[in-house]
Amino acid sequence: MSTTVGVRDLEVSLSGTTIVRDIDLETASGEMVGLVGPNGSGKTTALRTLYRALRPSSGNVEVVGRPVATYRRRELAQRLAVVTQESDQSVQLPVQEAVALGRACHRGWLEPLTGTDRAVVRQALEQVGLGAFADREVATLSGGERQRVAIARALAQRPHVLVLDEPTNHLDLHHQLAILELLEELARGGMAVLLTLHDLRLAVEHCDRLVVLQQGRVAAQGRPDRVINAELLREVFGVHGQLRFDDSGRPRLEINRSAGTGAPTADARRGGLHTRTSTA
Ligand SMILES: Nc1ncnc2c1ncn2[C@@H]1O[C@H](COP(=O)(O)OP(=O)(O)OP(=O)(O)O)[C@@H](O)[C@H]1O
Repeated sequence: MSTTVGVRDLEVSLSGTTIVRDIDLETASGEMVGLVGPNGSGKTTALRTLYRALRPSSGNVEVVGRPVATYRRRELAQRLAVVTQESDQSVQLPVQEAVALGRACHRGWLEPLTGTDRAVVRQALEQVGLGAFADREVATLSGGERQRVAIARALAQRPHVLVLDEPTNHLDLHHQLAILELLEELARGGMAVLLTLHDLRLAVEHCDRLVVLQQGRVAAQGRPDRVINAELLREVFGVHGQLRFDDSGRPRLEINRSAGTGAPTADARRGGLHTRTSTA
């Protein structure tokens, strides 16, 4: 596995406030890494530096071996594809043309689509279960269907790294699982997948590694079974719960109840939870 995203000592300040600091994280080809944490912990802010939607105040962000700032836009799009919560929400195009926009980084200016481009688009549509929607206008689709169009467009870029901000938002249970299973399959195929997820249960069950953010810092990172425990659930997420394992050995998160109105303890708010890292 080779490192495809490397973030070191990342700090981002917005409107004079430091939002994230001391963030170190890596994603290698062939793994799916989940960025998790309570509301406002800085997940989206950290993620946005990877695709240059935000400029770090300090620190380094590398994508496929080069500082992200040194890429031309098109070069970066050949390596890293992004699905944000705003992607493709109201495009006035048929689905297949919207997905074909993902091929732009592989073609010359105004060059027509090649047979390969069309095959890649068809495959991306099939992968997200939208094969039958190719001719529908994106604007006529449901929120969940549009989300899948955005993912298909990112897949059409054939990137090394796929970055997704809350890809399961708007999706029903079936499609949440279908998308996460697809992302796992893409990771098994060699892609690096880095995503934010609110649903810690899904993150635990589907990600190879988790990076847990708390108050803009990394509280813990490593394999879900090494990182998630009763103390972290209580102090970072404000809930009582524990990790169990099913018959196949897959981790399952059991949440019993909220840890009270104060949620994270005063200690945790002051950054009292020590950074724990597991690379196993
Ligand atoms: N432009 C800005 N100026 C000041 N503060 C900001 C700005 N943008 C975001 N923030 C703050 O930064 C913090 C982190 O926001 P961010 O969206 O990164 O968190 P998140 O972990 O993705 O949250 P959520 O789970 O709610 O989506 C929040 O407290 C937010 O209010």
